[in-house]
Amino acid sequence: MPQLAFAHSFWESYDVLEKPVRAGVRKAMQKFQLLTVPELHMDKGLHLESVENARDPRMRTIRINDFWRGVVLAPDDGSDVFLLVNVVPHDDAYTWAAKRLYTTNSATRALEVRNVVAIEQLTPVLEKAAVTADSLLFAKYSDTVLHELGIDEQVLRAIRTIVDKVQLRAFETLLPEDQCEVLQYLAEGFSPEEVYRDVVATRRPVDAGPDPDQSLAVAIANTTSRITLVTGPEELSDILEKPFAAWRVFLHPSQRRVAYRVSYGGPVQVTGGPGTGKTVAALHRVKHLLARSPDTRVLLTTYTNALAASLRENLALLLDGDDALLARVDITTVNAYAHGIVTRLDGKAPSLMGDREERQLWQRVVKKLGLPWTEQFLAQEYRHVILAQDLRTLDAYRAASRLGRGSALSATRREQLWPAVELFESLLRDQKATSHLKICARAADLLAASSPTHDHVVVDEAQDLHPAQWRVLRGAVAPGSDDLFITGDPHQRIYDSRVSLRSLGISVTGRTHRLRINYRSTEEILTWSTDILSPVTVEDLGGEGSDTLAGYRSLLHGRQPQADGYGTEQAEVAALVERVQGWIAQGIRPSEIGVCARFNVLLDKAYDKLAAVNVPVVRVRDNPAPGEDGVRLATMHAMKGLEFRCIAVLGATATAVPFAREVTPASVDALQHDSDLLRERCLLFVACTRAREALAVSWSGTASPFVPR
Ligand SMILES: Nc1ncnc2c1ncn2[C@@H]1O[C@H](COP(=O)(O)OP(=O)(O)OP(=O)(O)O)[C@@H](O)[C@H]1O
Repeated sequence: MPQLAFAHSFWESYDVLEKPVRAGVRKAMQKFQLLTVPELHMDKGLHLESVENARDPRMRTIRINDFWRGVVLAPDDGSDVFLLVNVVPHDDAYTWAAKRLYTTNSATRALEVRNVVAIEQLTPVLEKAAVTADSLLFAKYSDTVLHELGIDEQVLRAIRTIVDKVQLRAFETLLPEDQCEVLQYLAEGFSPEEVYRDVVATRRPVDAGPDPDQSLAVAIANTTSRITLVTGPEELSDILEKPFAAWRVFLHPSQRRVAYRVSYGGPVQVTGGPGTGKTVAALHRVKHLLARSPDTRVLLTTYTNALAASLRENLALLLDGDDALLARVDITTVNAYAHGIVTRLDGKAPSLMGDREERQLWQRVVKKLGLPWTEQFLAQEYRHVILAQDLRTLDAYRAASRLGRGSALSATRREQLWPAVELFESLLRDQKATSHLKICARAADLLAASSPTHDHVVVDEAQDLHPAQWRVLRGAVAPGSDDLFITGDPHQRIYDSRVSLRSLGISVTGRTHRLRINYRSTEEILTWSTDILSPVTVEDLGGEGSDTLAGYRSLLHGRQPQADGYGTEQAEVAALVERVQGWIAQGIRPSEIGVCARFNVLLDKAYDKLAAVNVPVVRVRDNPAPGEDGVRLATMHAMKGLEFRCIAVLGATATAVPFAREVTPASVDALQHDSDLLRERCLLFVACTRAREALAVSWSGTASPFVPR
């Protein structure tokens, strides 16, 4: 019997097919498992036929129904693996298939596909233009170096003409995948040695001989990051019937390497720009940790309840709904975990004070003590110095470093300030209430005096955790191998918590990894959004230097983001309604559209206007079920961790982003001022990077200074 394999490109087309067409695909696939190779060729219904003028002689089409054709690569070397590469409307199938050529990469040994016809047509034109170019992108690399990285003759000739990264980007969809990735890394300034190590060596089979094995079956087996091989009928129906989530199967080698490393000697840190699959890596790590021993318990944390719910759903998908495995994972926010610890070990649930009440308490403190500081300054001192360093006495406060604060406080000033802290805490006690961070401090004390609750802790969205929350996580697991697996992106820090992980007993030295390929957004959305951050540097996750987005890129392409200003807010909202209707008319489901703004007031207006023209709308804060119809509306903060096919960012207006009230005046604290502005900038970055295919940013009046020109 032949075997069947599916290329990544197949899932992209299969996932958007109508149900009856999918049923047709399933029926056709079953034949591959029931019939012998000669029977397949003779089957009338399947109609396995060669493609006229195909550049790859192995190219075949099969009939799905009157309108749809499957494109298949059939072995011609005596091997028996058929590769399903695409499902395309009948008329396009032959042209699509005729232009594609599959080859084995000489370095990685994986199967790659190129648009051979387009490369042939473009190369002579580009060669003419290259003669007069001032410089060429790959001029400094010799043919030998490029060959060693797997670049073949046709690609070499083509890319010798490329002048810059923009031109390379335009070429990307035509190039064979592994070769394209090698070129992207080189274009970003990585050395050939680094590229060999990170791209080639991670894919190349350990037992690779001097020359590539030309068998299609071998190349397919070597392409685990882009091809799934199906071994039996059950597996086939399983993967065709479930909604296909590529991330469950196709991990990029850099993702697989971090998630499935057998063991780490201590805490691990995985960073990467938005959409690089950090959450995916965290979920796979949980799977790996569960598989290592039958009774390990894992704590998986994230930042919000909504994200915890989505982790739960995706982990169930990854673990095939295995309840015994799922029962060994606690998925929650750090705050909820700390609340649970305090409730259990103190014997009663703490009662929580909201942010607004907390601000009011600080106002009372300032009024009562007549101190020379604003309530904002005191609240920040309390959060960023006292709770961050867990200072419990005036002596400790006197001796503490205030590194990172923009105003000096002498010993006398600190003595003057400490009564404010004592008064604030006594007011909290009077009200029998406490704050999230105080609960965390209490939970960390309780954990230190009892024993860890879990064998492993996996932390997603780590960039916004406060030191008090890190202390809880440190206490949840005993220090040692595989204790903490931490994923986060400091470019998405929107709550201004800076930490030194090392000072909290979490040292990741020698165990840091970075993911660079964005799987969510198009390169156009990414380039535009990354420009929001180009004027600034961002402190890294562990507080030991700065982070960078170098080499961060996407393999997807699409339309340029739109950025439009309007005379009034009314006109802006009217344009939003038209845009959303336009997206829906293009076949995008309302639930695949996200609309966000800095404030709820503007979202309320958008809600009313969309509802008035019968566009279904729901608020993300109401926790709609994944399948619930309706355009999702959320504040920029609530967009963290989410993604949508289309995103409209409303109100990117100078008065809203940055929002002056949330920015400490430079006269009060210059460093805090800068860090507040950075936080507001990151907020716009987070909002824009939620978009997969389309991004529209708008404002009324003057644009936010953070919107790239
Ligand atoms: N190997 C993969 N193959 C296919 N899709 C992937 C892969 N890895 C991640 N994705 C998809 O890319 C998108 C982003 O992944 P994920 O949410 O894990 O990224 P992230 O780095 O956590 O993003 P953010 O920091 O913006 O929240 C998701 O839709 C995910 O399913």
